[in-house]
Amino acid sequence: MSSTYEAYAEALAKRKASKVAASARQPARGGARTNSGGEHAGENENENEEHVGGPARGLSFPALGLDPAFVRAVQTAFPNVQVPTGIQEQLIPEILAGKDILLRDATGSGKSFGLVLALLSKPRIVIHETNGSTRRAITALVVVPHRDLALQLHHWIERLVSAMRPAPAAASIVQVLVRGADRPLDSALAALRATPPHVLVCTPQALQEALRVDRAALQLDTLRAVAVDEVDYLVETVARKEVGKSFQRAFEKAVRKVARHPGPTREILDAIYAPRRTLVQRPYVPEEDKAGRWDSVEEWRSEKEREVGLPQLILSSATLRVHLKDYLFSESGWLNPYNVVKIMGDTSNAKRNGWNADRRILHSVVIASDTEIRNIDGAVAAPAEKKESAETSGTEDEEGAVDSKGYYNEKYGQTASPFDANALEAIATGFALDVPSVALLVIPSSAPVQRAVWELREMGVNAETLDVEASGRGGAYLLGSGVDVMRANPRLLVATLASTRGLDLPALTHVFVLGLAEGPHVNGRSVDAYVHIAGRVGRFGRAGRVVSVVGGEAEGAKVERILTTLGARPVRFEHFD
Ligand SMILES: Nc1ncnc2c1ncn2[C@@H]1O[C@H](COP(=O)(O)OP(=O)(O)OP(=O)(O)O)[C@@H](O)[C@H]1O
Repeated sequence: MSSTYEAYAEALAKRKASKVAASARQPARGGARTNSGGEHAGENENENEEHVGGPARGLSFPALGLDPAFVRAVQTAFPNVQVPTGIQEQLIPEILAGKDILLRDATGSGKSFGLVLALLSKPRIVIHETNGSTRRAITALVVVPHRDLALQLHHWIERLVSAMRPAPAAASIVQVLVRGADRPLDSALAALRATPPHVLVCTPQALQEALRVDRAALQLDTLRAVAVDEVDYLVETVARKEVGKSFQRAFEKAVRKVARHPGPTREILDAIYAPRRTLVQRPYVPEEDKAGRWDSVEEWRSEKEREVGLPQLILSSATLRVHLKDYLFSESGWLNPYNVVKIMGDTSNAKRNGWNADRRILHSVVIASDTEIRNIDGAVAAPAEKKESAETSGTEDEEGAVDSKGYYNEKYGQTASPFDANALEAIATGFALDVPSVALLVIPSSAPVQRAVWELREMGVNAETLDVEASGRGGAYLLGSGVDVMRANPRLLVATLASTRGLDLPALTHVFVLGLAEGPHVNGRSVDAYVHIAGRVGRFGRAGRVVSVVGGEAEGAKVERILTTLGARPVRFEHFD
């Protein structure tokens, strides 16, 4: 399949190259780029476009195609959101035009928020039954890696809905499908059937289970759009390297492993886009072209694509490695090569100027040993800044905290800790001295979160497992309104990287990282992991601090290498001078 598909994409790439050459001969028209239209406009130019983001052009949301009344609701619900960000200027019109999209831009640049606004602005799907009645169907499916991110998007949309006049029933606009004891699948599916929402937000595992139990409730056949956020986490691909035989064997083994365990997201996308694979392999039949409508085989195929009418696909992340882009673009068979656009935020600039240049994030590396807790050698002084003072860290139990103390004492009290006690002490100290309201502690993927919470609480830290919904008022505290409550009693949320990707917690000021979050090797994967971890702070001009706590010089040097790759330098965490 893949070779046919590659040939298919290659033909388009050639055509695009000749168009680019032709347009290079045209006089410049100014502006960043012009849109080539999309399926609705009927003026699809059959080209694979790529555009690289620049600064925002100062357009308004209505100028991007959003309804003015909807924009008023957005601005009422989110007073900080008045004009689109640079990436939203590019993303929103392409989503509204029905394009397939491969999107990458920095963490906190507004990708997910822009996605939500555009999907809500797509026309609602209404099915006309043979008996003359009509019913609504799900318009867009948004797949995210973890439950908390699903709840965050749900919360955003509910806020928006409540600002609409008249306000529709929230369940008709958004529902979530996630796993959890408190969210039985049966009732979620019953709700979907009773009131199909405009947008369904789900995790891949929950969606896969739902498809097994009640495929009809998901209405995949009439979907208009599928979006996969954090796609590099959800779709695993293997990095290729031009090296010797031993690497080749490891590479092939890794490829076989992915083939054996493709993961739920691949399986879901394979199922939804299966008709495209059939289409790609279908030979051109000249007799079909009696009316001489098509100038080329490509135009014929492009029309067949429109006839099949698969939902547009939007794939996004702050980090998209080349091997993943290659896979998605040339091999997966999910994207429509006649109607796809790549939107790549301008990370090269950020890198050239220092990753940190336009973001107010301070990165520190702290070495915690038996004898001392200190900054890594060579850390520079932090720029002077007015700081909010940290208030005392309370220790009383709260909603969402570990309440069954006896149970955990019994469970953990008798066994050796898997954590480095010096590192936990450094984190507890840093938290007490520097955190005004909320901090996140990211521990390695294989480490037990609940145990870390218990140990920190034994040290007097107000620690809890990151769980947006349990954090207070069904998630409202962490997702927006709880700053004052949390300021009175700062909390340390503990999680692994997998459950923090994409999260936007406005009150978060600090991220502590225990060791190297993604294993002991410094490679593209660990750099990407750091980008996502650090990206939980410093969003939209807010200040933030990332403190990596390691056990020794060697590990500290690895974190420093990651920072160097990102164009950042460690600054001193002043409490450990
Ligand atoms: N146009 C805007 N103006 C002001 N703030 C915005 C705008 N768009 C989004 N935001 C805010 O920016 C924050 C980050 O947005 P979002 O989560 O969409 O970023 P992201 O690019 O998806 O990040 P990540 O890569 O970490 O998932 C949110 O708090 C959101 O409310």
